[in-house]
Amino acid sequence: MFIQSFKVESPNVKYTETEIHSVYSYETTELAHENRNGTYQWVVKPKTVKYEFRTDTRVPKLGVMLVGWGGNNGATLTGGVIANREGISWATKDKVQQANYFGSLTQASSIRVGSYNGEEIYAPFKSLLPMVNPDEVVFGGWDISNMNLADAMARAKVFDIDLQKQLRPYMEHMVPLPGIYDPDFIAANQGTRANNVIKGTKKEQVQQITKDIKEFKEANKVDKVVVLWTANTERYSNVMVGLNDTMESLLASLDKDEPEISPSTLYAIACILENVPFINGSPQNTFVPGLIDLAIQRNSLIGGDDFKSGQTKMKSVLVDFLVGAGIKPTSIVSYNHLGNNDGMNLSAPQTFRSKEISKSNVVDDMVASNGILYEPGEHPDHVVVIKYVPYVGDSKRAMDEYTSEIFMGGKSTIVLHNTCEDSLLAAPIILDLVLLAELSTRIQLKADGEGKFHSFHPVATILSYLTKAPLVIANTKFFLSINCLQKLYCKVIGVGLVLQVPPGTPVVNALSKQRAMLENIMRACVGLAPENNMILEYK
Ligand SMILES: NC(=O)c1ccc[n+]([C@@H]2O[C@H](COP(=O)([O-])OP(=O)(O)OC[C@H]3O[C@@H](n4cnc5c(N)ncnc54)[C@H](O)[C@@H]3O)[C@@H](O)[C@H]2O)c1
Ligand SMILES: O=P([O-])([O-])O[C@@H]1[C@@H](O)[C@H](O)[C@@H](O)[C@H](O)[C@@H]1O
Repeated sequence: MFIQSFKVESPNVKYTETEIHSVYSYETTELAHENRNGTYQWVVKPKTVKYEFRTDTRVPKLGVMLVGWGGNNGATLTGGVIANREGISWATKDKVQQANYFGSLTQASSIRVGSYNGEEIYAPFKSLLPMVNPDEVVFGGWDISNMNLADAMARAKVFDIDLQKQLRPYMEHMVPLPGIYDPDFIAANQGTRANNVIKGTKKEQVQQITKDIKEFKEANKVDKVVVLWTANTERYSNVMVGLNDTMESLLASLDKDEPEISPSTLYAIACILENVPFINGSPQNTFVPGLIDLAIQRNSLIGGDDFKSGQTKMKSVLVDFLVGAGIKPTSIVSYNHLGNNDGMNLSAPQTFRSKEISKSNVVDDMVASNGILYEPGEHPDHVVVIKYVPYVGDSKRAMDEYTSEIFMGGKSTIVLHNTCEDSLLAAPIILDLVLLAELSTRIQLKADGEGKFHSFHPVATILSYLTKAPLVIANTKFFLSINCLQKLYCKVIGVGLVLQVPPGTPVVNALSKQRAMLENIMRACVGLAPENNMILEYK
């Protein structure tokens, strides 16, 4: 059975006019490697930590500013939200299609609430906590191309013509603000689009972005703004001591107009200084250590990297299934071709490299979880290929081959073919990222022994379900994300940078674990136990 909403009745949950307050027992385990009678043993100790959560239930009027607003994803998301808000339906060759939010975890997925008379009861994921209604989001943003959103929608060739015709009046007046353009960071083939750029030094560009955010907020009377990067994939920025390894060095480099500071990092600096959440939907290392340092110092939410939308999402499910079943993937070949502007930008080696890394690291946690199948340091062969084929446009073709070792020396090869409009996969994911980022800023928590309530850590690992390369932080003392270190490792930076990074937040890519983490944190906020699927009552 499916219900639309529910209220939790528990001595541990209190609803007031403006907040939900819950008291939650976090059940975890602590391990120790102890010398017992001369031999070392692993000792596992169940541990209970009492938490309190406070969720502000005053849902704001939200403004979303997209960097790369005029791109395929930006135009598709903007049009999709308008179509849902206006209840637009349109004729296709098969039927009359209604607008929907399929592909959005928050808007189109469900959670199990419990059982009733032997029947499983489910409710919308978004019923767990008060969230912004996407229909009411105000969009804006920047693009280095001055094309209005209606023409950008037509250029993207994603929506059916009848839908485009109905959307045009709503979108033709939407024109992106000039963006920060630096040809050194994206493919040269993007130069012809760049007719809408902010001039001046990097610091002046940051100041302009800050001014744009303030003016957008004022003009649209929004309570909050979230900024999300859906612009072209950049090459990696070099991470260098004295350039961008600390907050101080990054800001000093900004003052010196250092050329190695990327546009995406400049937008992020402006957002952090304005305490506006910034999310990176692309694979480049926008979040250099100095930027993470700045975000932590300012307690300003950052999250990323690279939307997990299709081929990689499938990979993080399939490899999780195989390894979890005791089957050993030994080679993974992921090929895809596409013909949109993203594909054209990725046809340059330096920008492709960014994407290759984010698409390749996604199996690391699953492989490392099984010491029966893999020796320490052993990995499947893993190849990522992306080709630009203009004719197919946004309709990405992904072909994967997974070869695994099975029982008694047997081999299994799984081949997948996946064709889909890349932007129709990414747009709902962008929506989830901005809605969940906004929600997480309304949650405060306090563990037993902590003096006062505080927000989640500014590096928003809660968003990891939606990203290929979840940004994590190793330790509040070391402002270097493990993710960034992985990328550094993958990229010979030619600088003798030895970083001692203590154990910290794990990088989890297995999709089921990422979704469970998000759902269970939200369940904790209303005092519900984690979904453990045990249903002991029926055993
Ligand atoms: N399924 C997906 O579509 C998917 C999945 C994962 C990641 N991504 C990433 O999302 C991003 C956008 O994808 P897309 O298909 O919309 O690409 P797109 O090329 O259609 O759109 C990118 C837009 O960004 C603009 N732009 C480039 N640099 C800019 C800057 N510095 N400031 C402002 N605007 C700038 C471009 O003019 C363009 O309009 C890409 O980086 C892509 O790798 C997409
Ligand atoms: O999310 P996913 O389908 O694994 O990966 C996709 C790539 O296959 C595609 O080539 C690229 O253009 C998209 O930006 C996206 O990154």
